[in-house]
Amino acid sequence: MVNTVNPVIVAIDGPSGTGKSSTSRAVADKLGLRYLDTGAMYRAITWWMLSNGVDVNDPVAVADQAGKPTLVSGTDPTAPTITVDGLDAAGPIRTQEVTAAVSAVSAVPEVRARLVELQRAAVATATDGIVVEGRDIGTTVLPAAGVKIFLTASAEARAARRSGELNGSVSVAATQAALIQRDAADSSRVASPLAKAADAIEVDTTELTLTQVIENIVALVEEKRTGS
Ligand SMILES: Nc1ncnc2c1ncn2[C@@H]1O[C@H](COP(=O)(O)OP(=O)(O)OP(=O)(O)O)[C@@H](O)[C@H]1O
Ligand SMILES: Nc1ccn([C@@H]2O[C@H](COP(=O)(O)O)[C@@H](O)[C@H]2O)c(=O)n1
Repeated sequence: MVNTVNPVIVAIDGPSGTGKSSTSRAVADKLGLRYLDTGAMYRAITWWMLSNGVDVNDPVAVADQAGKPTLVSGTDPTAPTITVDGLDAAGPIRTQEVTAAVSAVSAVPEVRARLVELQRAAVATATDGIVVEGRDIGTTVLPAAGVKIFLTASAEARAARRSGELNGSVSVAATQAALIQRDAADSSRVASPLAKAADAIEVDTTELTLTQVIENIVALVEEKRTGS
């Protein structure tokens, strides 16, 4: 029997390009859950810092400004949204400039404290359950999540997937180097680094299609919901 009393909370973490966003959105949509992209929140605050002339490589300057922007995340998996001070940030947060700066900003403890508070508030309002994706969801943001998944894939597979998105405008080798560099920064920071929770289920997506990954995770969540 489906458990309708406790909303299921699904944490999906993993390195860049492993399929967290594609998988999380589809799983949430199939199961009637909300969806929160925490990476978009770190990107959004980075965009605000860059737009407001804050030196993103100065942790003191970033910490000083971390409380200023107003971030709002829409959690419909079919149409996720993010605004900063009322402006639609969905496009600007995907630029190379933001991607190159986001690891420095997300390493600042004051930024993390601010965004983790917003993330937990979003989860608290998701009365039907939610899929939350990021780097530290299972370890730090939602350590009591009912289902924890850690997605992985080889660097080669991830780079090929990302290059495909960019229509070959950036070489696979350059894409792979950038992914590895961002993962290294995210894994080595002191404040809640990218890490697999001890009780997370690792899913290596290298040889799986996106559909297979989605089906696997839907099955894991259904098992949890039905207690089977
Ligand atoms: N199993 C898979 N097989 C093939 N392609 C995949 C698979 N999973 C995801 N993709 C594709 O790989 C690309 C990256 O996926 P996605 O954006 O979901 O990864 P991500 O982990 O959220 O990345 P990031 O952390 O950088 O935001 C997308 O183009 C997506 O369609
Ligand atoms: N829980 C999280 C989520 C993301 N980050 C940082 O944001 C960057 C962008 O994430 P994407 O998923 O959109 O690629 C990521 O590289 C991290 O620096 C984080 O720290 N914690």
